[in-house]
Amino acid sequence: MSRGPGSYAEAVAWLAAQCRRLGLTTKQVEPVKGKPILLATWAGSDDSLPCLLLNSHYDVVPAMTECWSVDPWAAEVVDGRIYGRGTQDMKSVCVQYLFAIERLRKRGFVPLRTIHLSFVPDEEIGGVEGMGELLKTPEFNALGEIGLALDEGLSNPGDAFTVFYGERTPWWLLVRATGPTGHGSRFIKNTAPQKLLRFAERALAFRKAQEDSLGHGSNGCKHGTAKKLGDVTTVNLTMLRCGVSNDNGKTFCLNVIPTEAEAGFDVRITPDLKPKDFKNLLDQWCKEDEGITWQIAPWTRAFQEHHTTATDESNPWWVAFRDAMSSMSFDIEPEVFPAATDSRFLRELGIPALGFSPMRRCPILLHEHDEYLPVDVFMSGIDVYVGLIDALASKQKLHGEDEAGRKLSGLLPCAVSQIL
Ligand code: MET
Ligand SMILES: [Zn+2]
Ligand SMILES: [Zn+2]
Repeated sequence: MSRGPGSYAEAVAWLAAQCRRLGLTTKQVEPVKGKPILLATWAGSDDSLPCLLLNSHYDVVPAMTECWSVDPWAAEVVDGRIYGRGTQDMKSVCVQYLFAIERLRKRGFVPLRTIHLSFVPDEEIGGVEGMGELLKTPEFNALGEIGLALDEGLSNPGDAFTVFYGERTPWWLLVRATGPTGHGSRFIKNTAPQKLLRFAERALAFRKAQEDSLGHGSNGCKHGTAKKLGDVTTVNLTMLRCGVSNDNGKTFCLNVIPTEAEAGFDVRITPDLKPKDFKNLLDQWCKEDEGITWQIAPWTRAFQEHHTTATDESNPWWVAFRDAMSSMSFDIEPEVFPAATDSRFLRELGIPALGFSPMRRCPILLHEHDEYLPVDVFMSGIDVYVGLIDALASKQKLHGEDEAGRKLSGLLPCAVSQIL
């Protein structure tokens, strides 16, 4: 069984206590009632320089307890692995930031640049009332100019670390068809379910073509030649609803043609495809029949542009990150995040953001049953953050940052790749 909506206040209270124990100043903001956000700050010695933001989301997806071999909520260690919902996504990162800061403080490290931490809710349900709202608050503004934000990434099963500089933009769609009713024994033409299935066939043919291009060479690919999941667009049929019920969905009048049919799709648009072009495709698929329309699911927000963080010499923060990792002898593989993270809200504001969770030599298990993180991966991740935070927070004024620590992002590091 899944758990309920969870305990926002308890999670934030626990995190706030940990931050205060480390000597960080904390502030809670609640732009949406009942959905608190925790901000914690370690002031740098030069407050004129843009700061570092370490973001993590404190919510998790549900767990189907009956499908797990351990209690998903107990953080049990079995055979050197920490099992639990969120161990990879991204409770590990929440606490690794804190352990890394604790070590740096014990060591007497004083950051040159201010380090802020943000712990946000609701990432898993779209982030609109979490990071989306945080960015509109005066408290976020008061954090000052942000030079670089770090947010979640994915494990790399190999020896390198994956770093995400952009992501596919998620569109959650509802498609609705209407048509005539009639007796289920006849050949009624253009029924709502038929139209919906025709739409679904067109969408799934597009999906097949995208899937077939996976692993093949691509000129559009920013890094390497083989297309990865982040370089193609996925369309998945995730909801189907129609039928004339006798009793609120328990049984159906299977001899009556329903006049309405609805489908839901999870779409992830690669930065190689303009959202505008995908929108045109949807319009075209709808035009092939009468009485079929699509809309963005009203409880979600569909970004109309892709924003990516530059991964070349034009972005001194990229260079700083890359060099910090290389000085620790780590290889990094830049990629497009195949799903979505809160980074998209930050990049939209022009803030350079890198998706990075220090996990490697470990399968990608986010949202899966028996999600786990090996203890040694977790522990070495703290070392990685110690090195990274030390390097990034010690960066002297970078190319493009003027005396007043003015916005660097206007110069280049965040590129708008698609405009509707
Ligand atoms: C579309 S909101 C993002 C929720 C989740 N991180 C996902 O990618 O599915
Ligand atoms: Zn996540
Ligand atoms: Zn997730």
